[in-house]
Amino acid sequence: MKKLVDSFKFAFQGILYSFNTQRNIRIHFFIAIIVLILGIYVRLSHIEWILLLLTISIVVTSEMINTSIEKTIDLVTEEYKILAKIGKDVAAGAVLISSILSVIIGVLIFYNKIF
Ligand SMILES: Nc1ncnc2c1ncn2[C@@H]1O[C@H](COP(=O)(O)OP(=O)(O)OP(=O)(O)O)[C@@H](O)[C@H]1O
Repeated sequence: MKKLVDSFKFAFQGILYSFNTQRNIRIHFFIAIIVLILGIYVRLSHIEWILLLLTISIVVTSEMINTSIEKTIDLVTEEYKILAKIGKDVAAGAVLISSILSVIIGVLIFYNKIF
């Protein structure tokens, strides 16, 4: 039981660290809250809520994995290494793809509700 509580505690420490140190994650959380409030306001359907929550979780998760990869690479080397660059750039690319697609999904969900 203590092991389970500890693993939750460490996971929350990871969430707090990401939130406190990564500006992009704070921006994503802020946008997610706005979108969730808007979702209540326009009365999204069951399936629209599922898609919206999935989209938010993919964006936040990709940001946090990106942070984790950046920190791990910084731990391994502080020198300029092409593999370090590839590792960080690919992780950043994943964040960019999920962010762009989340905007498209947001527009698809909300456009008809608002206009
Ligand atoms: N050790 C390294 N070797 C080669 N290129 C690196 C290295 N560290 C960083 N880079 C390059 O610099 C870019 C920015 O890296 P950095 O670690 O500053 O992350 P960041 O995108 O600024 O994120 P954050 O501001 O959240 O730390 C990387 O995407 C990569 O192209």
